[in-house]
Amino acid sequence: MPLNPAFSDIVELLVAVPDGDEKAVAAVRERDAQLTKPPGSLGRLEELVEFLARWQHRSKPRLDNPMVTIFAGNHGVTDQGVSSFPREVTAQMVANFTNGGAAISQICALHEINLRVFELALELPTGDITREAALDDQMCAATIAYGMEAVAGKPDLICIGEMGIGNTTIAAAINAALYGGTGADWVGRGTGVDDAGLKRKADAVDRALAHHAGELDHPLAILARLGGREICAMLGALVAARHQKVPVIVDGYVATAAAAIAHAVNPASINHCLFAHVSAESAHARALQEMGQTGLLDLGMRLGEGSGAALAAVMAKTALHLHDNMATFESAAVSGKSD
Ligand SMILES: O=C(O)c1ccc[n+]([C@@H]2O[C@H](COP(=O)([O-])O)[C@@H](O)[C@H]2O)c1
Ligand SMILES: Cc1cc2nc[nH]c2cc1C
Repeated sequence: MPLNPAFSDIVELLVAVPDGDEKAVAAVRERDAQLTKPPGSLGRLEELVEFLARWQHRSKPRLDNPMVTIFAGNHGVTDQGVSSFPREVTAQMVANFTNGGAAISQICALHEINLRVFELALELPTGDITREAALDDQMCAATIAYGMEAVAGKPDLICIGEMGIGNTTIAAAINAALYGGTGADWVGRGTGVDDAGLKRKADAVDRALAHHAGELDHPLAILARLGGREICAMLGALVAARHQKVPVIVDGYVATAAAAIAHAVNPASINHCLFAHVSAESAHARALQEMGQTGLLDLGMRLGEGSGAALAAVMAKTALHLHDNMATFESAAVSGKSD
């Protein structure tokens, strides 16, 4: 099927992505070489500073305004008994995020990271993907455009997270459509379903793939048929960030599915994304592998709500603080490498 023209703008934005700033990276490397440590000894912390420089296009990267965004949506597929929590928890947790009681609220408060929550028509769950499209193409495109607003506050780093009861089934369906395999290959326990729940999830994905067979021939068609509002909005935020010179940290299994849509349109479109962690959701490692990515952290977390991404941002803040504030061999009168 030809791609709906509603998607022309987003395809263009994903294809015409700006390159990173290698001059800025070279400047960071030059300073790093002068710091009082053996070369390379800060491992991926050194890469984090280069990542910020490359995608902020700044030889002196900043983290004055890091931001965690949580996109929240509800899913018709919860009618299939795919989650261990009821759908109303999505709205209840949104209130908890803003009232300061959620894990992400406390991570952000402790580490001085801004938190913004985007509620996406929670009273209007998407269509149940086992029997209808999640969203029509227009609504999918409009929600992608809405997600682009997330970078309007000019963050210098954006962490992309989500909340949505049922959405690990949605992420599994997207992965199965993009990469092949059956539901069983891509589902995990999400919020903690038992074996029967896991089987219902795998069946729901298989039925969704069968129902929409023949209509899954473009990543954005997959997003509309099998996705969700928060996945669309995360895709919009991710691509807008690239064009606004904002590096992105992607949270867990569900947020990775939004990046997978971008990657399937143009692999280079996610070069400005760092994958925060390997979630305990069982198929996350494979989803990362499909894109040639690895997670920065591996803490056995499976919370979502941007929590893994926020902790990766804490690592980035630490890395930049060291880069900016460590002494040089010269200033501290420490002898340099002798061989
Ligand atoms: O992103 C992850 O790695 C992840 C893994 C397991 C659960 N979650 C969160 O749990 C919710 C979805 O789980 P479920 O069981 O309702 O599909 C949703 O709010 C996600 O943020 C998130
Ligand atoms: C309580 C709860 C908190 C969450 N945060 C992200 N997803 C979640 C799912 C549940 C059920």
